[in-house]
Amino acid sequence: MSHSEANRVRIFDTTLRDGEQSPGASMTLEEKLRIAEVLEAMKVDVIEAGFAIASNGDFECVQKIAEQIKNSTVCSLARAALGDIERAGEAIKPAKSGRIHTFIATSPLHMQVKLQMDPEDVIEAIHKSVSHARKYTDDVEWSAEDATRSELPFLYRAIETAIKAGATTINLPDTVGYATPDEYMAMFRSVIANVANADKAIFSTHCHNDLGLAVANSLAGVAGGARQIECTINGIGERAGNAAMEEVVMAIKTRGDALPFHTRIVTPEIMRASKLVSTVTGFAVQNNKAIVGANAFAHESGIHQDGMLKNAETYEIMTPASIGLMKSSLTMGKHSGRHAFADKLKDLGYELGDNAFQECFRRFKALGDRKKNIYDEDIIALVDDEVATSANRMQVLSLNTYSSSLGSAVSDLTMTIDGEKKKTVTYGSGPVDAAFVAIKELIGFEPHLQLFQVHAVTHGTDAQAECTVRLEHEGRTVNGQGAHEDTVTAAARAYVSAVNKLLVKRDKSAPGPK
Ligand SMILES: CC(=O)SCCNC(=O)CCNC(=O)[C@H](O)C(C)(C)COP(=O)(O)OP(=O)(O)OC[C@H]1O[C@@H](n2cnc3c(N)ncnc32)[C@H](O)[C@@H]1OP(=O)(O)O
Ligand SMILES: CC(C)C(=O)C(=O)O
Ligand SMILES: [Mg+2]
Repeated sequence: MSHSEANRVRIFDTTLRDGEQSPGASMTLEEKLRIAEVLEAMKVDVIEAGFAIASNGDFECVQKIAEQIKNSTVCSLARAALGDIERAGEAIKPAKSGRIHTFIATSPLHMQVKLQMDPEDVIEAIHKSVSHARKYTDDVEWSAEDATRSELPFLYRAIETAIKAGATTINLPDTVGYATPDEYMAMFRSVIANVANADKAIFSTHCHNDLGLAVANSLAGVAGGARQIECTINGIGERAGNAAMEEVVMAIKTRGDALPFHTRIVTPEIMRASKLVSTVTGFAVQNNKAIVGANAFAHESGIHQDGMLKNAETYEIMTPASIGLMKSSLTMGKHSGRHAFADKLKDLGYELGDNAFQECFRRFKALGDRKKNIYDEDIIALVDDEVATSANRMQVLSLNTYSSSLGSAVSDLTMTIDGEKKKTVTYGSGPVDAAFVAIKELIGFEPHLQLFQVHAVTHGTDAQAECTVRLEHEGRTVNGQGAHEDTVTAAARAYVSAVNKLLVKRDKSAPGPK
């Protein structure tokens, strides 16, 4: 990657202008200021703070941001209308470095139908608007709205007019997200080759995502000679949005071999900016969104998790730290394998023998088949339950219960008692009662139930249940715990766990075979 000035790509962030044009994304002055501060900390080259003529509120936002931001250029949008330009000029006045961004459409459709202007009148409007903007600042950007559906010879004339009138940045937007990367690259190449004094301006991309090509097109535009990318945090913007800043910046940073360019963006600020914009706008970032989505650095498959544990480069092309994330996550689920499960147990502080590990892994997989999200709490409950019961004389092997709101419940229980399998079918007033009746029948004595408690290990209806049972027998009181995704099985396991403790207590007070 070459770090020459010629290969530097300026990042023009329009989250506060085009981003705010997303239906429902309106932001208050305070919110815009907070975002502008993060953009400045990221070293964004230009912050488009709003469209000053749009409203008094927009004017005030541009003005306040212009007052407060010192290390990025602050810009306001303006139509090719003198009133718009005056308002923009006034709003950016306090800025250490201020830009006016004026635009007019150049495609036949927009000129005829929307502007209802002859092409010659559009050329005159370009001249007037850019010249007028230069009275307020030397930094004037001119955009050919709908450039990608414009006729090239007319586009050349329009750009030449803008440069002659003093525009220092020429933006060629793909306003409706219509271009393909090859076409967009070719447009920049043709323009730069055919426009007089093209070297006097920086060319800029501005891509919309109607066909999901905004980032690819922006990068193609740079390959075609553009050296400014207009983009937004999280890709928010009109309709399907704009090119996502985090994606273009990380593509350039990560693929310097294929894209020999650089930006000055402080990429570890990306996550903070993404979260702030999402919070302020109320637009959730989709889980699989590149760079900033919740799953962008998360791995659930056993084969990937194994690779990650051996060397993160097997499945990650950039480090989480490079975008401001603490670390990648290995999400535990039904696709996880033994390597990741062992690593998770180590993280949680468990050291299991081989048999216990294999049994816990079997139960973990079974849980994964039934439960969408497996949290650390699920694994802790499962392993604690396994560790607590594996050495016990009595264990629940299987339990089926049938209950109805109309009558009693039936329990079909199989247990091992001192290595011997025993089975019974019993009735009770409800499924838990039926299970407890069955246990008492198989163990051959009747402890007194003092307490029965259930709580969910995590949230959701598929959460594991964790049960506590307190039993009293012959003056001895014990608590037993059990966890399972089936609440009645968790209750039975808790009951049997308490029974085992009673047996241990009885053995201790009266040693000898029982
Ligand atoms: C591709 C883009 O993102 S462009 C930016 C889009 N953003 C916005 O529009 C958000 C802010 N906009 C607004 O607040 C309002 O639209 C305003 C204040 C700019 C204008 O409001 P109004 O005067 O009520 O006009 P309205 O929005 O209904 O229509 C737009 C007018 O601007 C004209 N116009 C559109 N683009 C331009 C341009 N670049 N230069 C000059 N005139 C233009 C239209 O032809 C139309 O003119 P008409 O009234 O003579 O028919
Ligand atoms: C105002 C211009 C730059 C724009 O947002 C577009 O064409 O999409
Ligand atoms: Mg736009």
